[in-house]
Amino acid sequence: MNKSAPGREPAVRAAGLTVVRGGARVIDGLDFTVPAGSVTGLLGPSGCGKTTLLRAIVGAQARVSGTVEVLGRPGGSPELRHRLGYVTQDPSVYRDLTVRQNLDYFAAVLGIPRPRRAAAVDGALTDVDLGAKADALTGALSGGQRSRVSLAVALLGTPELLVLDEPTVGLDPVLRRDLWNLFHRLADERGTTLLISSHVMDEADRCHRLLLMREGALLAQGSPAELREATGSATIEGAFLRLVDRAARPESAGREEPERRADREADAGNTGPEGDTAA
Ligand SMILES: Nc1ncnc2c1ncn2[C@@H]1O[C@H](COP(=O)(O)OP(=O)(O)OP(=O)(O)O)[C@@H](O)[C@H]1O
Repeated sequence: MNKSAPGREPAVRAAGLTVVRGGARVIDGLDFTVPAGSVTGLLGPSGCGKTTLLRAIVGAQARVSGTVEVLGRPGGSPELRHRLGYVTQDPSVYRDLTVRQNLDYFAAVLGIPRPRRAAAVDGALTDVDLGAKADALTGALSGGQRSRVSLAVALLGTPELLVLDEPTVGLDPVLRRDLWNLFHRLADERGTTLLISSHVMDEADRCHRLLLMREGALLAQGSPAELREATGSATIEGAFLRLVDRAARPESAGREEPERRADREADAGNTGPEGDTAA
């Protein structure tokens, strides 16, 4: 199990978080937490606002209102720079440097003292299983390998919170599995909190906790088991669809947490996580 022990403050706590982009509210009053030491998935279809939300959390997004607290500090505080790692969708590494040169460069930028740099670089290369490519030109790597170089850069600073924007997109199933294993090792062995976005619902069961998002709003938050149980669905995709249907029903327009509501119409006989039997 992971180290999301009771008593640790949430790694992220947001209240009324709202972002306006291009004149539209693309994130609309979100309240949520990301437990410390958890692997939390941010799931939702393309364009629902996942990247914008991650940018708001790491302090890279303009026109944010409401509150977002990250590792106990206001989001965007300069002192968070060394405590969190953010990996964008497009790999942000230099193609004309080798993998090791990239990591050496970013280790220097991060202020890792020279005597510790080589060990930090080797450690990050091992973490992402790119040791064999250390001396390859980054521009000559596949897209998935380049993404792992970006991830290695983020790991150099041993961040307490790692924010990853669709890190497994386009990867083959073996690499995807290996990366998810790495994410869990980081949570289990180092107590790192990981917030990982994906539009692939079948990655949901790899997470301790999920934030399900659609059109700038949160449909639900909870563990995969809680969300499946609360909606009487066998899969997270099924749970997502049921939550979308419920949100569209006028009687469910209140503020009640969706995962705490029994699905009274669709799921006769189902018992929810709180023991409330559906009618
Ligand atoms: N630079 C921008 N200016 C104005 N609107 C933007 C800008 N970038 C994104 N948006 C809008 O904000 C909304 C959320 O986009 P965002 O990139 O956060 O979604 P996403 O869920 O991360 O999508 P994807 O999974 O495709 O990456 C979309 O409606 C998008 O059109």
